[in-house]
Parts: sequence; structure tokens; C-alpha cells
Amino acid sequence: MQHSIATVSLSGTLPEKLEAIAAAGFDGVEIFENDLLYFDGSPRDAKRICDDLGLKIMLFQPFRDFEGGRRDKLQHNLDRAERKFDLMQELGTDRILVCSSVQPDVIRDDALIADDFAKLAERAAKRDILVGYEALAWGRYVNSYRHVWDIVKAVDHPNLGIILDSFHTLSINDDLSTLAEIPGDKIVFLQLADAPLMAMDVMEWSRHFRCFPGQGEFDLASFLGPILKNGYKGPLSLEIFNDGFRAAPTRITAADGLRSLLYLEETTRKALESSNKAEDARVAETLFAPPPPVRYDGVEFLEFAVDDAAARRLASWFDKLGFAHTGTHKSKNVSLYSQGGVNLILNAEPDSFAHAFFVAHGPSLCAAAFRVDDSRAALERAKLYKSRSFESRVGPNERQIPAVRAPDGSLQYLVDPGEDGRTIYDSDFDPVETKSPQAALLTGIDHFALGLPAETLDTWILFFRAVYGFTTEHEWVLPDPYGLVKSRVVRSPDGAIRVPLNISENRNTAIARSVSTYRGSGLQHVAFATGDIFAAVAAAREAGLPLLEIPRNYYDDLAARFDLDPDFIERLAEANILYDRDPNGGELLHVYTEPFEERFFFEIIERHHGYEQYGAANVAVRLAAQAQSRARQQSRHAPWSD
Ligand SMILES: O=C(O)c1ccc(O)c(O)c1
Ligand SMILES: [Mg+2]
Repeated sequence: MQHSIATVSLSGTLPEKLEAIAAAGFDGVEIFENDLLYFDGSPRDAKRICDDLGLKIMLFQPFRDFEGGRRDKLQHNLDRAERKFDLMQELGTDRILVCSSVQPDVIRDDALIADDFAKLAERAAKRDILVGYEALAWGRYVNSYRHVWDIVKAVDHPNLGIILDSFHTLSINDDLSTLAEIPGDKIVFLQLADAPLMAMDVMEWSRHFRCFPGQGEFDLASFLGPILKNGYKGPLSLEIFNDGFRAAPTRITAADGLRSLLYLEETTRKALESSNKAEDARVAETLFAPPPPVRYDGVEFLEFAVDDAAARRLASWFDKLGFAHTGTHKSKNVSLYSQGGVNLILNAEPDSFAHAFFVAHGPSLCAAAFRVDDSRAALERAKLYKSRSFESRVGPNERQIPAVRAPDGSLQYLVDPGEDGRTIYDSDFDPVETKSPQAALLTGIDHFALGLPAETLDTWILFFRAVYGFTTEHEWVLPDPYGLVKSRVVRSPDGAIRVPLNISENRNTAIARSVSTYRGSGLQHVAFATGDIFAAVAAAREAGLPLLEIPRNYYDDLAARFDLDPDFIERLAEANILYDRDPNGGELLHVYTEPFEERFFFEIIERHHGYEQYGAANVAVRLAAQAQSRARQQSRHAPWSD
């Protein structure tokens, strides 16, 4: 398939957009008229730039409010079209999008509208131009592709066809069955956009909330499949109106766009293959077919970028959490801390990736490692999805672990099961004789949550969905004392890996402060699983780990909300443990530490009876407790406090 994108989808000047589109690997572009109007060159200059970049100008758009107008305006509209045809000849493009009229005086007469288009098609034929008629979901009279198709059939002219746009069809839950009637050669162009499901004015929804395939909630495969089965041979073209994309870095957005089309091809291919029909299989074969996602078995380790001083400070927190120092890297200034299958790494190696990460972000999570059953296939899939791989400098006999760059440049290692029982730690670390670690109270990494700049959330969601085949849970909007935090969890299919992604549009929320501290995205917290949270809290307290104090009022409210034994509530209160219960009776007990140097904090979590969530009901009290703790510390350290 050829890939195209409308210039309106990106930030920047027209040259910047075109350069980013070419760099991302697109075959062509839709020139959106406004981008040309504000360009300080001629249409010929724009064509020259595209030619130099190897980009084909595949469509010029939009041409508005043509059909069904006042009769004394028809000649003017036809002459207006001729002017655009002149411009298109300078651009070297032969397709124009005519979107359905939104004018209140549009004449609701299909025969009259068909006659208007017959006149336009005749003029286009003289210029070897193809006119594509697109239904805007908010079109005054014509607002469905099915109505457009009726008119196109009535006109029956070789220079008039239909333009299909997934947003205008899926946003109104239009009947898709007519798609199967439209021959591929009558589809002048195909525009694709996803969107979150929203109950709002459809024009506002379209002009501000479209997103790339895989970032929203539309079933695009059910839209694209029938179109391809009918022999559409044109490009898949993204047309995205999105306020965030208008501000985001052009090249990142363009790269996301290409990745999203590959993801759409893969999901459509799978849908076609599942029908077990020969004609569907033939179409499926033309679509992007990377190796399927591998199996993800959990987080193998988390790696922190530190310097020697921060390493000492963070190591003492690990110690208080019950971790033992179990390994020293054979050739680098890297230390391993372990407990019950949980592995944490402190990387203070100079002149390394971690060091560069530390310089940029301070003490921070610079890498996560996922246990996989086939790292080679996982890496191949990632590369086919245009992700950058990473190879670290390794010493003799040390293991090269394949890694993928996450959207923020951090690393995500892909760790195969050890061969002949040797783990990556056996090959890369010298064991450290250590105190006999107490019975491990922490047994795994339940999840690790990130704080992201608000405009990058869609990029991360598409990355995890496409590159790893992860799924997303629904969005939580959570109250911070200083604004709202939005959270969406990406997770491996069986939930062995869960990564809550948190953003905030407000300036003083915990997430906003975290993004400022890290100067970009960063670790918000790590949640360790335990089978005995009370014992884990007692041990942490004994070791002097600063736990977050939860106000007494929370526990009084708990007694009102759940029929819990009063003694149990007292135990929870005494240990500052939070509690939640889901509608199925699943229970969650969890406790938080204070943040490590105003950066990330740790959570200890005990799930019961299939509880699958993350204690969203307790986020408000956690955020308030953190804000109050911070205020207390600031007042203690305030110069006027003594
Ligand atoms: O919102 C609009 O005006 C608009 C213009 C052109 C399109 O192709 C479209 O889908 C919407
Ligand atoms: Mg459109």
C-alpha cells in the first residue's frame, strides 16, 4: 500500500511538514489549501520541494460548498473550481476533494445536485482531473457516504468519484454495508483517522480530536477491509485535525503517522484473514505483515541512571525495601539489587547511555527490561514498526541484550529465558556475598507508572500497541489537589506487564511537577507485589523506610463505604495501608512510600480475588497526602521556619 498524509495533520511551515513527511517514509501528501495559502512560495515551488523529497502530491483539498447552491451562484462556483484546477496543474496533482456543502441554503434536490456535479465533472475531464465528493458528517443536506454514492452513481461520469473518510462514517455509526457496493476505481481517495469516542458536536469532534489509527477507539479495520476487497488501489491517507498535533514536534508526529498506518494494515490483515475466505486472503497478502507480537512474561529488571552519590542514596532505599545487593557488574560501574524475583539495577557507568540519561534527567529510570519468549522476533517487529534498536557496549563473554528505544529515548530491553539455566545476571555480574536475604516479602513488579508531557500520550499508546501488541485500558481522570491527572494503562495481553501512563494539562499537579523535574517523561512510581503487605510494611518501618501517612479521615470513610471489620480497619490505619474493592469482590491493599528526592515513589500492592485495577478510588487521598507531606517538609525547611 502507498502511504500519504494531509499537511493539515502536522505542525510547522509547509516545507517543515513536507520534510518530516518524507523523512518518516510516506509516499505522498494531500496539500491542504491553507498550507499553500500561508506558504511563502508558489504552488510550483511546493511541487519542486515535493519532487526533491520524492513525495507525490496525491490530492488537493478542500473545495467547499459547491453543490446545490443558489442557481445564480453555480457559474461562480464552476469558475472558482477552474481556478483551483489551474492551481492543481501547477502542483502536478490530478485529484481534488469536494466536501459536501454546509450552507443553510443548499437545495435538497439530488437530481439538481447530480446535475451540478455533471457540469463540474465535464470541466474536470477537460483538465484530466478527478473530482472526489466527500460527505462531511455535518453536511447540511449530504452527510453520509451512502448519499454521496447515490449521487455519484446518478452522475455516472468517469471524472467523478467518491472520497471516503473514516471519521465521517464511523463517528456517526453509519451503516457500512454500502461500502461493499462501491467499486474500487470509483473511490477517488481514502482518508483515515481514528478518534476517542466522544459525545459532542461532530464538527468540533472532527476538528480537534481526530488521532492516528491505533490511538483512538474506532474499528477502522471494519471500514478499510471492504474498501480494499473492492479493489481500491490508491493510498491510505491520514487526515488528522488535532490540537495536540498542531503543537507537537513535526517529525515525531509524522513518524507516529506512518507507524499508525502500518498498524492499521496489520489489524486489517488479521481481520481479513479471520474470515477464511480466499478473496479476503488475497487482499490480506498485500498488507503489512510483521512477525506477530511475542509473549511478554513480566518485567525482568528496572534500571536507574545515577551517579555514585545518587547510587548510594537510592541503594539505601532499596535496602530499606528489603533488597539485597546481589551483584556487581563485571566491567561497568553497575550494581544489582534483588529480592524475590525482582531485580533493580543502578547504573553509574561513566561515558555510557545511562550517564547521558542521568545528565539529562537526573536520577531516573533509564531502562526497563521485559521478559519475552523470542527477543529476535520482538526486535524484528519493533524495527519493522520503525522503532530504533540499541546495542550497548558489552565486555568479553557478556550478553548483548537487544533493546528498543521508547518514545522518550529510554531503553526497553527484550530478555529471553536464560540458556542452560544461566541468567543475564550470571553472565554479566559477579555475585556479591550478601546478608542472607530475609524471606522475600516483595515478589514481583506489578506495574511501573510513568509521568508524560501531555502531548506525548498518544505517541506512547501507539508505540506500545503497535510495537509490542499491548492493549490499553480505559482512561481514568483523577483529581490532584491542583488539577486533573489523566491515566491510561498499557498492558501485555495477560497483564504480566502493566504500565500506567499519566499526563496532566495543569501546571502544578504532581505529574506536571514530575515532568518539570525530569525535564520530560519519567518514572512516577514502581509498584511491587507482595503476598503479605502487613509484614512488608512492618519490615519497611523497621528499616526506616519513609511511608506516606494517610489521614485518619480516610479510614473513617472506609468504615462507611465497606462492611469491613473495625479491627481490620484499625490495622490498615496503623500501617497507612489503603484499601479498595471492585464490584466482583476483588480486593486491593496498597501502601506508598514518600517520594525519593521529589522524583519517584514506591508502592507495595497486594491483590486478592482477581482485583484487576490500580486503586483509582484512592488516588485522590494519595495525592492529597503527598501534597500535605510536601507542604510539611517545605515549612520545616523554610528559612523562616526556625
Ligand atoms: O473539517 C473540515 O472542514 C474538513 C475538510 C476536509 C475534509 O476532508 C474533512 O474530512 C473535513
Ligand atoms: Mg476528510
